[in-house]
Amino acid sequence: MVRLMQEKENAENTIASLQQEIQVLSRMHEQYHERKETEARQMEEHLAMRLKEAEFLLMQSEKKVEEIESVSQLKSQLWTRKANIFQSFMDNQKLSIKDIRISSQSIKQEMFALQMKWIDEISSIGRELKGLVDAADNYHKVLAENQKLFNEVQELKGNIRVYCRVRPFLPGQDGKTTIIDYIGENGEILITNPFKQGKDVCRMFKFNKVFNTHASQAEVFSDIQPLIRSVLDGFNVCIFAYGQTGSGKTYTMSGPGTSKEDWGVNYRALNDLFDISLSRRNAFSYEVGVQMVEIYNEQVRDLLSNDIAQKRLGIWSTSQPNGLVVPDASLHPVKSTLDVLQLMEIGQTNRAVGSTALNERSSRSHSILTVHVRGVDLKNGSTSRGCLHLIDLAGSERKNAHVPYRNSKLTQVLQSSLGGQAKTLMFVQINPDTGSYSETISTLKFAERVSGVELGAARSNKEGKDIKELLEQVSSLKDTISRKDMEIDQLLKNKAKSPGSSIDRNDSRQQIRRLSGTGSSEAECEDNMSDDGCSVAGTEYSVGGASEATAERMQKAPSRIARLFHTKNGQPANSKPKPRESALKPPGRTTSTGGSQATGGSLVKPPKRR
Ligand SMILES: Nc1ncnc2c1ncn2[C@@H]1O[C@H](COP(=O)(O)OP(=O)(O)OP(=O)(O)O)[C@@H](O)[C@H]1O
Repeated sequence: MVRLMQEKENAENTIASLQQEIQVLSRMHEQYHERKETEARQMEEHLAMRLKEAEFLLMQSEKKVEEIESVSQLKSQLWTRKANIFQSFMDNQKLSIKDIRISSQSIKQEMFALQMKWIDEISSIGRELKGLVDAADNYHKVLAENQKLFNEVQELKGNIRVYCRVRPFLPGQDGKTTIIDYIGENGEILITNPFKQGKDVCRMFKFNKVFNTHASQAEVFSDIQPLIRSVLDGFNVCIFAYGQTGSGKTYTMSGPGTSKEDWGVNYRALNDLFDISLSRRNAFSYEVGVQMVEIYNEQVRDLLSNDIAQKRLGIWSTSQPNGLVVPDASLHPVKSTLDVLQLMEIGQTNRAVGSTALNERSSRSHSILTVHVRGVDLKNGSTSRGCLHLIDLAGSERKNAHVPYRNSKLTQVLQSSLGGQAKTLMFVQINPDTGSYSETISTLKFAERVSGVELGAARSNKEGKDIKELLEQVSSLKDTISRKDMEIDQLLKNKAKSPGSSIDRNDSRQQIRRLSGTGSSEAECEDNMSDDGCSVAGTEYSVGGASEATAERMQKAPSRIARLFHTKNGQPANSKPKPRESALKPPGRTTSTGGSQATGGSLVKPPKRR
C-alpha cells in the first residue's frame, strides 16, 4: 500500500508536472499561435499591397502595350505609304529614263540633221565672207570719205567756235534784275544797259550759239561731241571757258557735282573719247596719255609730278614729234575715263598743296589738262596724233595786265591748239546781274572779236606711209644741210684768216648753197621775217621732219593767232602777213633758244610792223 501510495503519489506528482508542462506548452502554443496569426495578418497585408502593385504594373504594361501597338501600327502605315511613294517615284523615274532615251535618240537625229545643215550653211557663209572681205576693203575708203565729209562740215562751222552761256541767278538772288533782254535761236544775245535810258540802251552780240539759263549740261555738250571725234582723227582741239569770276566756268567745264547729269564738258568729253575709241577698236588702235599743268604767275608747274616743289617747266616753241609742247611735264598713259579722273584729282590735290589760299589761287591760275591721243590705222599702219586741251581759265578780270596775251605762258602752251591746225571752242560765261554789266560787256566784246577771227581750215596730224617716207627724206636732207653748213662756216673762217681775202659771207654761202641745191636764200628769209615784224629772227619754224604743207600751216597759224590777240589789244586785225621763208630752212640758221623765246606759233611773236 505504501508502495502503492508511493506510486500513487509519484504518479500524482508526475501528473502535476505533466499538467504544468501542458500548461506551459499550451501557453507557448497560444503565444506561438498569436505570433503566427500576427505574421499571417502582416503577410496578408503585404501580399495585398504587392497584389495591388502588381495589378497597377499590369495595368501600366497593358497601356504601354496598347501604345506601342498603336505606334507600331502608325509606323507600319507610314512605311507602307513611303514604300508606295518610293515605288511610284521609281516608276516615274523608269518612265522618265524611257522618255530621255527616246528624246536623246531624237536629239541625236536632230543633231545629225543640224550638222548637215551647218555644213551647208558654213560653206555658204564662206562664200558670203569672201564677199564681205571685198566689202571691208571698201570700208576703209568709205570711212576716210566719211571723215573727210565730217571735217568739211566742221570747217563750214568754223574752227574757232564761241558759245555763250548765261548763268542763272543763284538761290537768294531772286529780286535781282537781269541785263539779258533777249536770246535768239541763232546765237544772238541782246544786253540792256541798266545805267542808260533811251536809244543805245541795248547792245546785240552774235555767237555760234547762246545757251540760256535753263540749258542743261547735256544740251551744252551735245554740240561739242563732233569735236571730240576730231581728236581721234588727229586734230588738236582746245576747249576753254572764259568769263569773270563766279560766271560759271567751273560749272560748265567740270559741273557742280559727281552725278552723271551734273557732269561738265570735261567728264563728258573724256567719256566720249574713250567710247568712240572703243567703237573703232577693230579699225584703229589708240594710245592715250595725259599731262596736267598749272600756270600761275607766268610759271608752268607740273600738277601730276610726284615732286611737289617742281621746277619751272620749259615750253617748246613747236611741239615735238610726239606732240608735246611741255615735254618735261610728266605724261601718264591712261586706259579709261576713270584713269583720267583719278589723275585730275591728283592734279587738283597738287594744286591745293602748292597753294596757301586755294580759292584765291585757282581763280588767278589756269589749269590745263591735255589728253594726247596717238592712233594707228590697223590696216595700213598710218598714224595720227591729236590732242585735247581742257582748260580751267583764271577769272577774266584777274589777269595780269602787263602780260600781253600773245606773250603769256598760256598762249605758248596752247600754241598748237590755237593755230590753223586746231579746232578751238570757247565758252563765254556771263553773269546776268546788273552789277556785272561792264565786266559782261567787256567779256562779250572780247568773245565777239575771237569769234570773228578766221583760223583757216584745221588739219589733222596724220602721217601716212608716203608722208613718213617724205619725212625721213627731209630729215636726212636736213642732216646733210647742217653738215654742209658746218663745212661752209669752217671754209669761211679759214678764208677770213688768210690775208687779202674779202669775201662777202652771205654771197659765198648762197653760192655754195645754190650749188648744193639746198633751197631759199638767207637774205630772202631775213627780208620776209623783218617784214612780218618778227623780231625773233632765226627762229626755227619747222617741226623736225614736217612736210611742206605742214610748214606752210605752221607759218600761217602764228600770224593768225597774233592777230587774234592783236585785236584784243584794240588794233586792226585784217591785214594778212606776208609769206615767210620755207619751213625747211637749214638748221644752221636756227638760233632756237628753247623755252619761251622760241616761237613755233606766233604766240610769242610781236605784232606785225606797220
Ligand atoms: N548754269 C548754271 N546753273 C546753275 N548754277 C550755276 C550755273 N553756272 C554757275 N552756277 C553757279 O554759280 C556759282 C559760280 O559758278 P562757278 O564756280 O562755276 O564760277 P567760275 O566762273 O568758275 O568762278 P571762278 O573764276 O572763281 O573759278 C556756283 O555756285 C555755281 O554752282
